[in-house]
Formats: sequence, C-alpha cells, structure tokens
Amino acid sequence: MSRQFTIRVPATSANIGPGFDVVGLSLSLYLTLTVTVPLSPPPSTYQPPRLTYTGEGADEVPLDPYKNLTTRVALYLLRCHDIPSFPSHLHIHTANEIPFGRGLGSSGAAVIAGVLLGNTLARLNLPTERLLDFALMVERHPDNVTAALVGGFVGSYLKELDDEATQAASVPLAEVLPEYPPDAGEDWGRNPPVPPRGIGHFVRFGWEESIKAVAIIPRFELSTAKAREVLPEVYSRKDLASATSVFNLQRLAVLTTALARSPPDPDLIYEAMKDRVHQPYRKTLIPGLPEVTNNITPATHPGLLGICLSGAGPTILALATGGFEAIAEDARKIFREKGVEIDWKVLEVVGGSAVIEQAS
Ligand SMILES: Nc1ncnc2c1ncn2[C@@H]1O[C@H](COP(=O)(O)OP(=O)(O)O)[C@@H](O)[C@H]1O
Ligand SMILES: N[C@@H](CCOP(=O)(O)O)C(=O)O
Repeated sequence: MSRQFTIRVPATSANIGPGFDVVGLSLSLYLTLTVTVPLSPPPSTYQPPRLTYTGEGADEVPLDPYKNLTTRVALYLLRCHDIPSFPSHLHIHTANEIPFGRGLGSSGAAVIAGVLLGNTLARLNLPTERLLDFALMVERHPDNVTAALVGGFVGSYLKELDDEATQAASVPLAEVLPEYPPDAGEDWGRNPPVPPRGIGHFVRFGWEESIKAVAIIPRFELSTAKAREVLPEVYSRKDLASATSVFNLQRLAVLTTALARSPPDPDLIYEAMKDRVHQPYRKTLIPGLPEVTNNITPATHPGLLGICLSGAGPTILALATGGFEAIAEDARKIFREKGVEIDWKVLEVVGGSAVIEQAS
C-alpha cells in the first residue's frame, strides 16, 4: 500500500521589461513530480528517497536527494518543523519541461516544488503566504517564485522587516540549504533557520486572454547568478533621478493595467515593456538581444504587443495576439547572424502550482 500525489509547477517569465525583481508571469511549461510514499516500508533500515528524472536538465540534475535542489528545499521545510528526514523508501519521479538556465524560472519552479513536497509529505497544510516565506529564504527575489506558486501575472514586494527578522531572513544560503554529508543519516545537527513570517506580499493583475507569450529560447544556458553579476553594484545619481528608475517606474505603472485591457494596445504596451535597469547590461552576455528587441516591433510584425528579455535571459519573451511564427522566425534570423541558434514555443498564461492526491 502506498500514498501517491503529484505536484505540478509552471514555468515563469520574470521582469516583463521594466519590472526587475517585481513582476512575473506563469507560463504553460511544467515541472511535474510524482511522489510515492510506501505506507508500511520494510522496518529494518532507513532508505533515503530514490529520485528518477526525465526531460529538460536530465543530463545535469543531481539524483542524490541531498544534492538536488527540490529535495534539499523539501528537507529544509521538514527540518524547520522538527521532522529530521524524509519518510523511508520514498520515490520521486520528476518530468520536467522547463529548460535550465534560460530565463524561464526553472530554479524558481524547483524551489516551489520542494516547498510543496515538504508541505504535502508532512501534511503541514501551510497557507500560501507561509509557503512563500520558505521559498524566499532560498530564491531571494520574489518575482519567479510568487508567479510559480499563485499563477497569472503577479506583482510582489518584500516587506521591510524589523532588525531581528531581517537578520533571520538574510542568513547565508549555506545555512538554509546545507551541504548534507555523503553518509547522510538521521542526525543533521542543529535545525536550519526558520523564516520570519510575512516576507513576501503579492497581488495578481488582470490579464487579457487573447495575449500569448512567444518564448524565443537560445540554445545556450546563462545562469541567473552570472546575469545578476553584470548589473552595476551602484546606479549613479543621474540614473536614479531620471534616466533609469523613473523611466522604468513610468512604464511598469502603465504595463500592469495595459495587459489587462481589451483589446490590448500595441503602441502603449511596446513602449511600456522597455527597460533601462537590467537589459542594457545583460546584452554583453546575450549576442543579438538589442537587435531583436529593437527590430521586431508592432509596425513590422502585426500582432506583436511588446518584446523583452525573459527573466535573466537568454530567452526573449514576445507578447502577441497573432503573427507568432513571423515574430519567432525573424528573431531566429537575427540571432543566427550572431551565431546563436534558437527554439521557440507559443505559451499560454496559466494558473499556479497544484498538488493532486491520488486515491489509494
Ligand atoms: N527541476 C530541477 N531540479 C533540480 N534542480 C533544478 C531544477 N530546475 C533547475 N534547477 C537548478 O537551477 C539551475 C538553473 O537556475 P537559474 O540559473 O536560476 O536559471 P533559470 O531559473 O533561469 O532556469 C539549474 O542549473 C539547476 O541547478
Ligand atoms: N528578476 C530576476 C529574475 C530571474 O529569472 P530567471 O528565470 O532567469 O531565474 C533577474 O532578472 O535576475
């Protein structure tokens, strides 16, 4: 006899141009975990989870449950609730459609899957806001994880915490997700830091359902960490006063409502998806980025609404109501001139994560 449940987490596209670390969109590519928990495992010895995996990232993902991001996050949640280890003889099969390191939120999805895995295994029934606290201890920008958890077009901020809570929320990642010893047993030493309550806050914006997302996905990986390193450590006073921050704030304010309007207005949206905070710096890592975003416009490509870098890249996100193939194939030509090959997909904006218990 066993208990079986499925966890399904969508891909996400963060930023949507001007909303750096603020907005995210959940998209119809999924990370799916099928979890089997034996109800009466052999009593003799403890057996750690057995992981199997198919799909995107299969050639690089660790199958050791103490090294794999999803299971390490699940163990973090369990240990914060005084549960020292996974149930014995657990089997977790992952089927993944979200490519790694492309700016489509694969790590955010893996973190949310881990939080939901811990929550469901231990039947903790934590509310969404508390699940988000745990996710934010690992992935410290809220845009991807919030959209992956709650779904749709979402804006989020991190609350200003008091000194004690700020310290608790800023512990090094190594303490949240420690390197577990290779001979991992039952005793992990002291418990990891429990997240303060109410770190992340969010709101779901409206979304006009005729708008689809064309993901133009270069065939190379760019880690989010590397794409954050190229951003300036300090923005100049000139940047903050006008050129950068006001430019982005003006556009973001318009964008959050413009994408809910029917029919969507391409002139308004194309301009509102421009950015000066992160894309100009990331172009050094993504050959062809400015050429694609400047040359594919609503005037040249009817149906296009706006175009930007997806998350930290290298994927380009084009929002459009039609003309998908022309948009993607013209982007392909521009990328090819830079020596970059791409794949593309038309994606829907979807709901958030789901956990489905199978009847046993
Ligand atoms: N399903 C998964 N299971 C385990 N680890 C994952 C999974 N998806 C992503 N990761 C980890 O996250 C990394 C990619 O994260 P990141 O650089 O933030 O890119 P992005 O989130 O844009 O895809 C992968 O190299 C891998 O280490
Ligand atoms: N706001 C973050 C988003 C990273 O998204 P990912 O999908 O590339 O992980 C950033 O721009 O760095």
